[in-house]
Amino acid sequence: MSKFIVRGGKRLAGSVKVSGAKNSVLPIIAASLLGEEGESVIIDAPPLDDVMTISKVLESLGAAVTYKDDVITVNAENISTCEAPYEWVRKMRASFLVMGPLLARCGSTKISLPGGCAIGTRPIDQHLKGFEALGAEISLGQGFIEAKSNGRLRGAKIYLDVASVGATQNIMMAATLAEGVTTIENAAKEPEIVDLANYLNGMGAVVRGAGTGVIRIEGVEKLHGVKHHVIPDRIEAGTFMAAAAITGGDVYVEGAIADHLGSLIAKMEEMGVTVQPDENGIRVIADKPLKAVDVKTLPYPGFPTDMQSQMMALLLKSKGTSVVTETVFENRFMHVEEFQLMNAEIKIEGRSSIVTGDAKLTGAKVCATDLRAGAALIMAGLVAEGTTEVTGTHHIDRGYVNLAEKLSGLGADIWRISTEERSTQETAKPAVAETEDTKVFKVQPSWV
Ligand SMILES: CC(=O)N[C@H]1[C@@H](OP(=O)(O)OP(=O)(O)OC[C@H]2O[C@@H](n3ccc(=O)[nH]c3=O)[C@H](O)[C@@H]2O)O[C@H](CO)[C@@H](O)[C@@H]1O
Ligand SMILES: C=C(OP(=O)(O)O)C(=O)O
Repeated sequence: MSKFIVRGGKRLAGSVKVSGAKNSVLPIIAASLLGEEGESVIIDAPPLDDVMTISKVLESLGAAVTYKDDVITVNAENISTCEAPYEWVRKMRASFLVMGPLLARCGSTKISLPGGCAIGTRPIDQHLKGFEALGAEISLGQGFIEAKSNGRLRGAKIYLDVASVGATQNIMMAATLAEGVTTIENAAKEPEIVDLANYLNGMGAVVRGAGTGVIRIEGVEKLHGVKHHVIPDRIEAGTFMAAAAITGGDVYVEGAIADHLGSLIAKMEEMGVTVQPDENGIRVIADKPLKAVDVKTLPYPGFPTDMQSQMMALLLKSKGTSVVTETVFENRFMHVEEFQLMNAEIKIEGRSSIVTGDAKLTGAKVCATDLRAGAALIMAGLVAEGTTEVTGTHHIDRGYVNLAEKLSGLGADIWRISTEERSTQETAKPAVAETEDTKVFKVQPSWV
């Protein structure tokens, strides 16, 4: 058990570097299973717990995976089984992304159901509908899904009822080895879809139209390993941009790609923040009082649901009342209760939250209910009076590399402690005296 301790009141300034995108690297590692020849080298792979989990899934299937200095190598020439074990799949929803590659490569696969999570039920009907259209027979039972195809998958036209990121990726991967052409209509358009398509094309696939609503995949006989650079994490970048703004700071977010952050930049500018993108990153200057704005989450290029809680933190410190509407997930307001513990005034009305600005936030003991909620609570802690303690750090470790270190590099008063471990590896200078039962916790995940 560990927690972040944040003491409010410090203005963020300086430069911070964004890591590789979690939501790109996970499908890319899964797609490596399609490589029947050679090794894939995946550069800028962030050392996150989720990356470890998907790597373990691949290892359990017989692939050889190594990780060193943000580079992952995967050799999937010899897969020993096409059944993904429960113990790793249950840990993370994105593990389900191995289903498409395994079905394409082996002709059959069995994988445990990924289940729902704190932010919503997260069904997989669109993934399964796509596999069925490609000729697979699907059966469900005892917490497992089996998919079998009679010979090679066959290209098909698939219309997605929702522009699901995961379903688009899973179907795209399965279709790379299918016979004939597959088109995915109402496909998701996220930058991570484009990154996956680029990776697949590097492996020898023929994927066109990624980033638009219609993706066309021409099936090929075989794929091979390739070297690939993962795109920078737009949500991590957005989190630092919002953190800079909430503290009235001046921060350069190195590696942030403005094209991937259009909706956030537009909203921050509407709030009165100066956002200056250049070819290497984005500078954020917040030297005026923030104005309230309304925000509605939507599939890309709309405002990302993965930035909703961080945006809510920012709106708490703006002048006026804002309405935040969540349309992507049905239960992604769990952080509201935690903000309320910090003296925030927020009312939930259906899928919207009414946020009263100019909040006099006070430090409290709060819990990260999901990954982004954790980041948002830390942001609130940066401007709260007194000390905030954020537990539920395992959620934050899924998606942020060295968050406390990066924020303290910008001047934040934040550190991490463990009440159980006795690690002495310091990552941030403790701003309070260590006691017998609080020791500075190592930030690097244990598997690196
Ligand atoms: C690892 C990864 O990349 N995770 C991201 C991915 O998750 P993920 O790929 O799981 O999200 P989806 O785009 O699939 O989900 C969007 C919506 O579609 C619904 N849905 C999805 C699939 C399906 O078969 N049926 C269905 O109804 C979901 O319940 C949700 O309401 O996109 C989300 C939406 O941008 C982000 O919040 C996650 O960070
Ligand atoms: C919801 C998220 O991720 P996942 O889909 O992996 O749960 C996220 O990154 O905010």
